[in-house]
Amino acid sequence: MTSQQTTLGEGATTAEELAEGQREISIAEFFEKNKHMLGFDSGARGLVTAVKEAVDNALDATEEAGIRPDIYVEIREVGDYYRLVVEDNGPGITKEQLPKVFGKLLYGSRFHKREQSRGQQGIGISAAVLYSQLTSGKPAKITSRTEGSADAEYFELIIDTDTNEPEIGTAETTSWDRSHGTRIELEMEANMRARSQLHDYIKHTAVVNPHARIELREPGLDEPLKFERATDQLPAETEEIRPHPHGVELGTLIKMLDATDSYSVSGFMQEEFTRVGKKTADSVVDSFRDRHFGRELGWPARNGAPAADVGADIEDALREAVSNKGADATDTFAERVANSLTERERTTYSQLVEIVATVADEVGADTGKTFGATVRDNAVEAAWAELTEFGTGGVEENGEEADGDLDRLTPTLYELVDDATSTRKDDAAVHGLAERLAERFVALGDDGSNRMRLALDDLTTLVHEAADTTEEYDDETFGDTARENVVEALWSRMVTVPDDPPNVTEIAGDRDTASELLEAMRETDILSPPTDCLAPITAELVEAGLRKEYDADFYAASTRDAEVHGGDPFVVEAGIAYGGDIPADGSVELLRFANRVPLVYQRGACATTNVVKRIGWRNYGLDQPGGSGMPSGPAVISIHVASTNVPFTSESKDALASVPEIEDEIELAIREAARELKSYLNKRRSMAKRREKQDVLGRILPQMAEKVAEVTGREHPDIEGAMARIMNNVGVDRERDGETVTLKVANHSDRNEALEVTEIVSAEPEGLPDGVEPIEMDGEWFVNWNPEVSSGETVELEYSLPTDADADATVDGVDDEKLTVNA
Ligand SMILES: Nc1ncnc2c1ncn2[C@@H]1O[C@H](COP(=O)(O)OP(=O)(O)OP(=O)(O)O)[C@@H](O)[C@H]1O
Repeated sequence: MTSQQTTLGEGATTAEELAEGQREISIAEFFEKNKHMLGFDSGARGLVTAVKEAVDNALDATEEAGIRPDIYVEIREVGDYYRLVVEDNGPGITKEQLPKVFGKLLYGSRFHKREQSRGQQGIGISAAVLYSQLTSGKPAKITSRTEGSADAEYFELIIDTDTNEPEIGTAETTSWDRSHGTRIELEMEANMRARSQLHDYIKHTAVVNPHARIELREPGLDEPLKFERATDQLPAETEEIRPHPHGVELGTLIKMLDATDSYSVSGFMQEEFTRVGKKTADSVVDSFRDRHFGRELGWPARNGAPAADVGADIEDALREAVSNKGADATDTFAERVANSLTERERTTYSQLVEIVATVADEVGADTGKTFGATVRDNAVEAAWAELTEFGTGGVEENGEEADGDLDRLTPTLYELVDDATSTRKDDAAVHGLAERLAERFVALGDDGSNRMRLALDDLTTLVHEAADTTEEYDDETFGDTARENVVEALWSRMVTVPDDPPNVTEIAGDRDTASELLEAMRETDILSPPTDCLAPITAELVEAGLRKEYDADFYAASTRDAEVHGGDPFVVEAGIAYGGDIPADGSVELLRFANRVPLVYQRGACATTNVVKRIGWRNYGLDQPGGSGMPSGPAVISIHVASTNVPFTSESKDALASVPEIEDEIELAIREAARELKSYLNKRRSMAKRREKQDVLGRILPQMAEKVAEVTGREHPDIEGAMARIMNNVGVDRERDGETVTLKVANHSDRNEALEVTEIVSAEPEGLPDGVEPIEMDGEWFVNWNPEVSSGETVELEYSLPTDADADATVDGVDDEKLTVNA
């Protein structure tokens, strides 16, 4: 012990003593202590959560089986406890699975699926069972009958919290009047303080599941609450999808690599992921190669020197490297390789290997000489040495003796650095940086393997070193942007190597390599995942759901296109109902849904609430005290997020986590519906103004006519039609001349109108034009015209009627406020 360490005081616990108290905690024990995490924090809330878990499961199960859901929920007081019964007409659960489904936490069919469903974790219903047994000490009683089986299975069970396994008390066969389905009965300590949340949950479930029939009986209700089906159409069937390459984490990737049957990365990518075909797999593999092997910098063959001179040197070097092939074959080979190289601007080592191989094959075929592996290797080494001029110093460049490799590389790099940095940089400093980069590249070959091969990280370090030194000596600064640009320019000039990438087993066995693959997957552009794994409600049904439950004056809804968050597709839908019976005081009501499940708790912590609050609602015609926060007024806003993986803030699935991609879409969906609200409210406002004006005119015009007659001593001027003209309305006036009736439809507005004019008359009308047939009903005749009246025009509708018959016209197709009917 060093002098710095203090001695353990008397009575202090030793590690050994601590060890005695350390033991594994079972998942059931953990949740027993942390009930709130699963939404069972109190008796009031526990009951709502248990209903929610059982009803969500019932809806999931029936939909999966293509059955229209018929769900019965009953809450009853029994002594000190409440008994909850939830029954569904789903496919039932097999005898083997049933105990685990209800008696084991984290057991379910949805956790591993990438498909939209209400359940995700395999914890909901077993948590309800756990809560019930902890508070009442009673087992869960479950009845289930699968389709086609003669009897139902009945189980009474609890969860053994030490082992997280079901402990079965009773297991027997029983009869049940439902032909298939599941019934769960739980007793628990509870109260009905959360009645309004319970009703909201059931009511809102009916809003977003118009295909379901739900009945709720509870002690406070004289009559059960019944929600009938609004449509027979089940939600669109969803398809399970494979993971998207942009959404997996390293651990998952390694697990997938271990489990796959594929050998190559390309096969693995195409087999195991969605949206990856051959082309995308190739891009991922290339990007993986760059990360795993680095890229190669190409070497300029000429750099201003006459091609013939350089070519001659390379040819000489190649002739020396090739032996025993005869002069002709050797010359042709050397000449063709040299030509290829001098024609190219730059050549990487791997490209040289490729060129030598191609030429060797061609010359071999032409001359009958075999250029084997050793010859090829020698040729590559000789040509590469000549090309890069190691140690040889001396190609003729513009007639001057060149100074070897550095001089060859520097001009190319200078050009590149000059392009990549700002024009204000001192030329000598740019040259200095190019030279230092060249030095470092050349130094890569000091170990004899100079292939100009470098990983992106190493390239970045190299650029920083060269830039630091240049700053020191040349009194010029190279900031972060300039450095990044240089790295970027060099990296994009460098070439992906053709080496075979490691296979799946090798990658799975090495974390760093797997991480390189993951990076490559994330960097590659890949189509968004398909959306047939999602079943949005659709704008039409969002609106229908609101209509069903809210008596409002106006409804609007929107469904956005699918987007992706963390590799999982999602769709956002929004709806707004306004006016009518919706209470006008206080904040608007916000309905939140995730995969068709209403969220009733933690509104303040939910991303949907945050987004609603950050919208400037005054722009859309709603009040918003202080200009931000929840808008107020007679409105209901509903938001639905559907995803293969809904990000919740906790396991109790009460609130959506704040994921920027999802929040953006929520905002766009709300704004789409809000724009419609705005134009409705604008129109309503202008109509109200119009009505006011017409009221005033209606009072003033007769008085004015009277005054005019009085002053001029003439007859009352005709004010009929004046109102319509002043208001730019459509005016309908009746004239009767003997038996002839004329309806004059005058359009004073600035747009063409298509109208529907209906006359109801007390005698049979005659002289109607062809195509206008009167319909008799109970001694009255209905005559219908559909005139189209252009702006500024008048149309006359004429027919005959006995003089003593009554007639009354109604006009549709134009807002009441824009219509003046004197008929
Ligand atoms: N009423 C039911 N009919 C048929 N199968 C059911 C029913 N209830 C539950 N299951 C099956 O039991 C599994 C476990 O249900 P549980 O509620 O524990 O989890 P979950 O619904 O998958 O996920 P979550 O924990 O997110 O609710 C489900 O995945 C489903 O396969």
